[in-house]
Parts: sequence; C-alpha cells; structure tokens
Amino acid sequence: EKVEITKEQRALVKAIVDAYNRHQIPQDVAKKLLQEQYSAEENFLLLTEMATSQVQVLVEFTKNIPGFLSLDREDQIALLKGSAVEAMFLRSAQVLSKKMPNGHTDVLEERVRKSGISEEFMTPMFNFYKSVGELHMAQEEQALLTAVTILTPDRPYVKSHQAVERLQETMLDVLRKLCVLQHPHEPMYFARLLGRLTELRTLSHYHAEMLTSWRMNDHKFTPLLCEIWDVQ
Ligand SMILES: CC(C)c1onc(-c2c(Cl)cccc2Cl)c1COc1ccc2cc(-c3cccc(C(=O)O)c3)sc2c1
Repeated sequence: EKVEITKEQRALVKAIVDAYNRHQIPQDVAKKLLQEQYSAEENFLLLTEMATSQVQVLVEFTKNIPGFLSLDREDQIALLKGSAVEAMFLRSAQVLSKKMPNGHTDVLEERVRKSGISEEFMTPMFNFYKSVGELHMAQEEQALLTAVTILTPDRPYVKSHQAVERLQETMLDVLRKLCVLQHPHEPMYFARLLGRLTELRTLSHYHAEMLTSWRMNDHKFTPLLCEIWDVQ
C-alpha cells in the first residue's frame, strides 16, 4: 500500500534529527582520541572520558525526544539507565562505520581493542559494529533507532509501561515508514534494523561482565558512569 508520512510524523523526525545533530561529543574531547599515547591504561582513561561525555550528550538528546519529559520522572531515569550502554554501542558503531574523516575510526577501534576488554567480548562487539556498518543507516534512521532504544518499555523499574510503549510505537511507526521510503528495494530493511536491537540486548549483558572484569583490575570510572551503571 502507498506509505505516507503525515505532517506530524515529519515534524517528529525533524525534532529528533535536530536533537541528534545538536548533541554531539565536543570536538576537543573527540580529538583526544588522536593525540594521547597508546597504552591499555591510556586507552581505558580516554574511553572513560568519551563514555562520560557521551552520557551527557545522551541525556540532552533524550530530553528532546517529544513526550519524554511528560513521562513519570522516575521512569525517565529508569529508561536512561537501562538504555545508556545500548545507545552508546549504537553511537560508537556509527562512529566506527562512518569512517570518520578526521581519522577517529581507526584510532577508536585500536583503543577499544587495547583497553583491557577480554577477547570473548571483542568478537561479538566487532561483529555488531560490522553489521551496523553494513546497513549504511541514514542519520534519520540512526536518530530514530536511538530514540526507539531509549524508549524500551521493559527496562528494570519502569512503572508506566504503557506510556513508554505508546511513545516507542510512535517512533517505530515513523521509522518503519522511513525505511520503506528510503530503501524501496529492501523490504526487509526495517526488520534488519530491529534485529540490531536484539543484538544490543546481548551486548548489554556482555558489557556488565566487561565492567566487572575492569573493576577487578582496579579500573576507576567517573561519578556519572558509576551512577548510570550502578557500580562502586
Ligand atoms: C568507560 C569506558 C572504558 C567504556 O566502558 N564501556 C564502553 C563501551 C565500549 Cl568499549 C563499546 C561500546 C559501548 C560502551 Cl559503553 C566504554 C567506552 O564507551 C564509549 C561510548 C561512546 C563513545 C563515543 C565515542 C565517539 C568517538 C568519536 C566521535 C564521537 C562523536 O559522537 O562524534 C563519539 S567513543 C565512545 C566510547
């Protein structure tokens, strides 16, 4: 059937893409990836700084998702805590697959590979990065998929499950339409996008184990990361 994006849906996409573009890691922070030395310690510290900056960016982006600030306050916190790792896997995947002009991509990959993450997590992590890269997502799809991930109703401690579900469905409906319009010859494209969300859940579980092994080697995180990841 003819897929139509309504005026409201076009406004919603614009609001989300503008927020996604407006909130980025500051260039002086991202540039550090290129400058500092290469040691497991230095890489870990840099990635910690990037993740902390990314969480701040994520909070600002989330506040601009239409309807998010109307949710119950405690649910807003529960959604952010529950989705932060997945949103950061998505963001780092987009950076790694975007082949950043300023050389961030190879440097970021190198630093992630040498930051004390055990081999067993490397394979699934870089398989995910590869599968996101192969999708060649448009920025509307990246922004909407991040919003869909944040608005996942079944995160721990979410009370108004239905209110979150309604918001997520609004995003999913416009994402589905965008995928059909932008990938007319790939009827399964939307399904493949959603398949990445399943992979993100698995990576989120691996990540909890990554945190434990870093902590066992006495690695320190920032207060913001400790708060959002319930560590220390
Ligand atoms: C605490 C730290 C050691 C850590 O623990 N787990 C993870 C993690 C790792 Cl390894 C992989 C996936 C997810 C997580 Cl959460 C991390 C590092 O997480 C991050 C998170 C976001 C970003 C965005 C970047 C980035 C670069 C250039 C440009 C841009 C840009 O947005 O322009 C963004 S780098 C970066 C590093």
